[in-house]
Amino acid sequence: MSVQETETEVILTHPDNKATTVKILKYGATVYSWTLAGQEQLWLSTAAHMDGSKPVRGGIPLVFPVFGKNETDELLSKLPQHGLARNSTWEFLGQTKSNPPTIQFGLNKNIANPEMTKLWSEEFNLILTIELGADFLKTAIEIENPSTSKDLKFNWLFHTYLRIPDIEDTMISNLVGMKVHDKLLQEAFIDKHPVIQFHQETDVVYEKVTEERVVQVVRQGHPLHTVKRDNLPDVVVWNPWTEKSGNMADFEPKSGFKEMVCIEPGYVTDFVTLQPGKKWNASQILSKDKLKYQAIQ
Ligand SMILES: O=P(O)(O)OC[C@H]1O[C@H](O)[C@H](O)[C@@H](O)[C@@H]1O
Repeated sequence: MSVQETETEVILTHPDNKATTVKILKYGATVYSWTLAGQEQLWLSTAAHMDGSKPVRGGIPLVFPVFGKNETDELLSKLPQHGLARNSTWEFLGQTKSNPPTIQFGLNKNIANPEMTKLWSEEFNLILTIELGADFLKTAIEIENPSTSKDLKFNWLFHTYLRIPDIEDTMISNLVGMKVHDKLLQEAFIDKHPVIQFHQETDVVYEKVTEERVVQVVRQGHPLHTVKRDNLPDVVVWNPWTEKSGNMADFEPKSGFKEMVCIEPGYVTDFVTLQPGKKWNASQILSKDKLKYQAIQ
């Protein structure tokens, strides 16, 4: 049975390998586990709220319609950090393909978290498609503006928590030469470092990274994860390190920052402005590719 649904979640199992699975909580349509041949690829806090009481700390939370906390936009500034997609219960729409197993979830204003839609009352239709390949996981989003008169203005981001053995000997490649906004230093510059390494809290947004750049998480010369993007020009790299993870009640174990890194493909430097009746599509593909060190174009 490649698709199992319960009241709160959906589980996909790959037909060629029962140990290749993906588990999605209907709350936030949050992928919280992806195993490849029995190996978990995502990080999930042991204190993550799995009961819909708050966004899941780990897996792939969905960020819409705003990344971060907006202070300037009249409508978006009313929403909490990262918006309403990750704290609304999505509708399971069913299976669209049996191999690779592919399913869809939907969210719109009528079923979204009412605490949120009373703050931000724009019309929207979201369809999330999750495809479990034999050696990849694809998450794709389609955003429709059903309004007949108003533009829809939004950010989108996949807030992906990747599992790693040890942050201190992990590096991120193929972002060299890109403009980066360091949210902690509050400054922007061209990153000339050949790779990103981690020695402290890291919270950076690589802007307009060409899609040819495959972001790789590399340890001791071996690529642990490869992230490919379609229509998601920005890449956030985040690790909370000791103090920040110490201050997050739902981040456990406190040493967990050593075993995770967030690589977050998104459209966050600017807003998408979607005209009435139009649709916008984007996706990420997580896979285990061979090492691919890309020169600066
Ligand atoms: O705690 P959350 O609302 O899930 O946000 C967790 C993190 O998300 C992104 O990575 C942001 O760049 C960080 O600034 C933020 O701390």
